[in-house]
Amino acid sequence: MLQSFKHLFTCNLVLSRSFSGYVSRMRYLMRLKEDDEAYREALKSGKVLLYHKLSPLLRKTSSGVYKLASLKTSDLEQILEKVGKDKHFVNESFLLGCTDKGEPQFSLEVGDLDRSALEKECRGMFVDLRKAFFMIPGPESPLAAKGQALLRWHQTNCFCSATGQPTVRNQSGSFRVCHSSGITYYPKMAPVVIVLVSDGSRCLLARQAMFPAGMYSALSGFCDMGESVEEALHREVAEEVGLEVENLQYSGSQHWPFPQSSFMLACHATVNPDKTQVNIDKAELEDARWFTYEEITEALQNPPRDPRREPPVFWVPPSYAIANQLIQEWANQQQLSRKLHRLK
Ligand SMILES: NC(=O)c1ccc[n+]([C@@H]2O[C@H](COP(=O)([O-])OP(=O)(O)OC[C@H]3O[C@@H](n4cnc5c(N)ncnc54)[C@H](O)[C@@H]3O)[C@@H](O)[C@H]2O)c1
Ligand SMILES: [Mg+2]
Repeated sequence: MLQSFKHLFTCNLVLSRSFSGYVSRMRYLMRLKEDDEAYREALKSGKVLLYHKLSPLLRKTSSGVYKLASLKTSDLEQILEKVGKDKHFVNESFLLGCTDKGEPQFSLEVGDLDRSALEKECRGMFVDLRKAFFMIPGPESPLAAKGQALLRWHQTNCFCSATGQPTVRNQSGSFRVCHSSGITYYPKMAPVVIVLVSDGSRCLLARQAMFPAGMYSALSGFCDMGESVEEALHREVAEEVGLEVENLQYSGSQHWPFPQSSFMLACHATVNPDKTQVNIDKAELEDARWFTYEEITEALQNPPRDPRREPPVFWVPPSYAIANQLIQEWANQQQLSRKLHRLK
């Protein structure tokens, strides 16, 4: 039986060579999740992202730009030995994905090791992920987020919620099992709706007291059990600002690593321009305000470099956040309708 499965698998791999690069990469990752031997081989030739207490390791390039540091496994083994850790610790890494060239990528938490010794050996620094989003190139952000989210999920799912017994990871880290109850746990994301509400000429943004000073974002909220996206959107807007929305339009989705991995579902919506009076739920929000097109374009065109040092009066989330995408789309739509209006 095992033999025939192996045969099928080999046939699949041969077939996959004729697939597009994308399909081949996905099939390769699928295999690494399930085949421990293939995983160990891949780890030998792959690259590992390091996290110290969930902060990713960044390196400054010669051009002064910060990037995620990904270390060759062989280099990492040497570094581990230099800071007094067994090189086999690298086998604790989790599979993240692979590059366009098919190079496998992994993440490893090194929070038990000396931070400054590691930073010196790796020629980099561990940076809080929220801050790192302002420093690294946009395309690297999803990988940095996924690496942190996966590590956090494993750290917080070490025990079975039915038996209290320890759970055991599979080699790639794609799930954990409790051998006592037989329950398999897979990494989870909590669905969250996020909506940019417009009254036709202005958009509604809000801030929570915990946001950095001056930052306003689109309204958001966790979906309740049993709710559809539409129901969650209507409820969240009603709860947080006391408005009834209509014309929901899906925009996109995003994995967001905070607080414990959210799956953001982003939409646009409108309100009747005669019913725009907000009634803020002060337990949830510190403020909610209507912003004009001019205020929004100013905020989009001048994002703060380091908002924690010099917070501007009003700014919007960084380009990686899906809230920024919604705000950008709204501004583009406004610009277009203003042009059309002038042509009339
Ligand atoms: N990527 C983005 O652009 C973006 C923008 C805005 C918000 N977000 C994320 O969306 C998430 C939710 O937004 P919100 O804070 O407005 O939600 P919310 O309005 O539902 O309020 C949060 C409260 O909901 C409760 N809650 C219910 N289910 C929860 C769950 N599964 N996990 C945690 N708390 C739960 C808690 O009491 C919590 O304090 C935030 O964690 C935030 O990081 C992302
Ligand atoms: Mg909310």
